[in-house]
Amino acid sequence: MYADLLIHSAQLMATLRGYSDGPACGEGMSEIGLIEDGAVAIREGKIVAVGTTEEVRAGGWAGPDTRQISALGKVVTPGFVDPHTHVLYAGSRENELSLKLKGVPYLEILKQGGGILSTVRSTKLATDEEIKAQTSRRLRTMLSMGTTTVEAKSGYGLMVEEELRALRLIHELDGEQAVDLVSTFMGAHAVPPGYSEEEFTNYIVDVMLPQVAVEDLAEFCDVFCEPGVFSLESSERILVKAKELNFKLKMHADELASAGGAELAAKLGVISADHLLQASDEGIAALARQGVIAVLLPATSFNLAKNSYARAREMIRAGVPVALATDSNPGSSPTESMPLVITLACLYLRLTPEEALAGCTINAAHAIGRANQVGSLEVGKQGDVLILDIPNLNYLPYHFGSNPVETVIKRGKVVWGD
Ligand SMILES: N=CN[C@@H](CCC(=O)O)C(=O)O
Ligand SMILES: [Zn+2]
Repeated sequence: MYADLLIHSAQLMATLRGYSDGPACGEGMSEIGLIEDGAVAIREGKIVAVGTTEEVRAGGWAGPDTRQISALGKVVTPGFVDPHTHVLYAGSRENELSLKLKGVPYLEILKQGGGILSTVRSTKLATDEEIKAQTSRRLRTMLSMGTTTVEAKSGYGLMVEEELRALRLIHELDGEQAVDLVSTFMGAHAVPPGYSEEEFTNYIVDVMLPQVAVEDLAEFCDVFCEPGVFSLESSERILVKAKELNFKLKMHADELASAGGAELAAKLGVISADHLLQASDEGIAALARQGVIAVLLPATSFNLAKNSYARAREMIRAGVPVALATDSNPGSSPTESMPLVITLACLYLRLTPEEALAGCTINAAHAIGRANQVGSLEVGKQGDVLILDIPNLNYLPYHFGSNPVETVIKRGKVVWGD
């Protein structure tokens, strides 16, 4: 039995092995299974051998039809997993830049009917084909920068038919392009005009969640828990109902104000709590106790230009598993780039390159319930592999603003690069 693909002679291969049953935390985030002169063999889309080039060659995986790629002088990693995006939408919001530069706060723009509500309008006006074409372009950009699995939230529909449409489009796109998508229902993204927070929470609980569940369109349910958007009480009602309906849970928590979001996330046993810029000490301790993954979004902090970042070092010290994501969306983080997120995570969250890599591979996979399939280079996992044209790991955050990704392999097939 020969492999279909053999990548060999990597200067350095980061396998992220050993964390498929639970995310890396504490010092584990620095122990990322490095192999010098590494090789990985893939057959029928799955990894069949990982080790040094000598070990993998000795396994007899290279046959006459095996495609062989040399990664000499380069770094090989698992495909990046982006565990928090709002990638499905139509339109853009560069018109809000001048408001932002004048210092108008993000939630004030939303209150004036802009922000998320502006994207709700442009998405509603677009046809399915337009939304899919714009989203596919973004997914292609993500792929070109090494992202092979993406979590995608609804939340620019708000009304039930529009939310169901968004989730159906996510499912269609999942089958139509190379990046794997994991869907999250986020009807609780903003309160639309004409509703009070309580009325809209009732609508989500009584109308939207049951329909999304019946159509089996989303694996996760997420809520923008933030004073002025969805309170702790509304968020809890929505997430408790979602749990009853067998959704796995996520939360946007403590992004703009410290308001007990992390504590609620721990109480509800969510898989991940995201943003967390303003998480309290007690909130961080509670996340650690419950094993909740902190999905940190440094590109959002950067783009909101408030010079305020999540306290990642405290989180890691407390034992909270940390993952990283782009938060790709048209307002607070209009980017598709995981390499940029890695640079920002190192410079402003003070992660080491090893920790950042754990954050956007295996821990990100845990944050979306896919650690049994992706996030590490281990036998039996999906053959999602990157060849980075960099000589060592420090180079990854160091050379920012350019794309380090030379080749992207998805399920054993080259989908980007040579
Ligand atoms: N914070 C709420 N939602 C998104 C922003 C979405 C938007 O601005 O369109 C976020 O995670 O940053
Ligand atoms: Zn978000």
